[in-house]
Amino acid sequence: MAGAPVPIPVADDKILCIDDLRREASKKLPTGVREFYNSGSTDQITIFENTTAYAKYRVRPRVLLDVSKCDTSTSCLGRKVSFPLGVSPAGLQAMAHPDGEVATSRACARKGINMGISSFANYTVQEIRSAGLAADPGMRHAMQMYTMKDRELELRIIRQAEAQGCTAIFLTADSPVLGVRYNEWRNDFRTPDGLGFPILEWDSEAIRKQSHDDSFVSFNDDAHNWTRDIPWLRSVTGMEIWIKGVLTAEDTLKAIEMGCDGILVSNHGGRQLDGVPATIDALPECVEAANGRIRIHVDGGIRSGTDMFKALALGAEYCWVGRPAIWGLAYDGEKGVDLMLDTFYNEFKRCMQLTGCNSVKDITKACLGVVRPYGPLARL
Ligand SMILES: Cc1cc2nc3c(=O)[nH]c(=O)nc-3n(C[C@H](O)[C@H](O)[C@H](O)COP(=O)(O)O)c2cc1C
Ligand SMILES: CCCCC(=O)C(=O)O
Repeated sequence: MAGAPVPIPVADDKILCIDDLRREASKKLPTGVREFYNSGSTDQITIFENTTAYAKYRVRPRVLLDVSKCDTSTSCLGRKVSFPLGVSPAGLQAMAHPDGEVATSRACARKGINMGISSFANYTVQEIRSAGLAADPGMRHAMQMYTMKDRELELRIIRQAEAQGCTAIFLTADSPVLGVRYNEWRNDFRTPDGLGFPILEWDSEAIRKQSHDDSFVSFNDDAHNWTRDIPWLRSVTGMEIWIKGVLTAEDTLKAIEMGCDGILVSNHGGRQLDGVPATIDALPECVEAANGRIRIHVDGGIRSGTDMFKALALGAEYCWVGRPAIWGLAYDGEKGVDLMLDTFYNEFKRCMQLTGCNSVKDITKACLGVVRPYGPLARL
């Protein structure tokens, strides 16, 4: 029948939303692994706020508009993507499912979106890249890096990323030392024997020592700084340089001054410094300071297509998610990541249509409001 609505397929009767995926995936994981993935640092304030802060915003829909040709596509890292979502660089994915980052890469490629590769991946850059490229030759990967004490290793990682055709470096700037993660201490967390870290050239014993015993101090360079590290990166690579972990106007301006290509407004999923703001609350000051002079992406606590919509309305160009991909893997490997991405896609498209947006460019500040206690809806 002409004009009949196309039903959104329900791929799994247990998993209708990302919270279902979190719950079902979490049931499958042993305590230490589950808490390593799901927890934040110290008092869990930031991880809690990352998700809950979205709830204060209200969507301002326009009605009676033709949304039959709603187009969710946009661009990210220089290519067209099917919708504005990517998988953040999150390490140790093979602990959730043996196919780990390779499965995530394939699922992202099939969905027409990009992925970040963690330095703590359990597969090589080559394995992760080629799995994605086999499904979508245009797929882009960002290589996540730290400012490492071992500059030679840092350089080897950069050369691998370049050789495999990664587009960008996501320089994680929020981790001169590791956040205080009580769960790892309580559970005496250690990575399973035999699970290697080929990008860092480490085995599981080395990572246990680094993260558990000395909080990154002998690994990451706590003397890192803008004026030493950014020009050095520029001098050794032509890849784009993005700063991951920016939460303030001041650091947005610094990234612009240093000629970076973009910032990822991120608090590391609440795993580094607890008590910093939710990323959706830090985003507006970064957008305002940038005034269009630098690309801005966001991650942290995004759990629905409506959350994505809100982040875009507040000025982010693109959203990334960490834990949802891990839950997808733990739930059902590559199929679980597909399910996670389909859930976000369907929710995001539905939200665009229900607000009268036909393209990602239509998602602006005018699409949001805030409910203040005992007051009318306030325009932003
Ligand atoms: C298990 C796990 C491992 C992570 N590993 C890294 C990492 O190696 N490097 C990094 O910069 N961020 C890492 N992150 C942070 C993510 O890149 C991302 O910022 C965060 O997960 C986004 O928040 P969300 O999980 O609420 O979506 C990790 C996150 C998780 C949950
Ligand atoms: C030892 C830390 C591994 C990566 C990770 O958990 C993070 O960056 O949050």
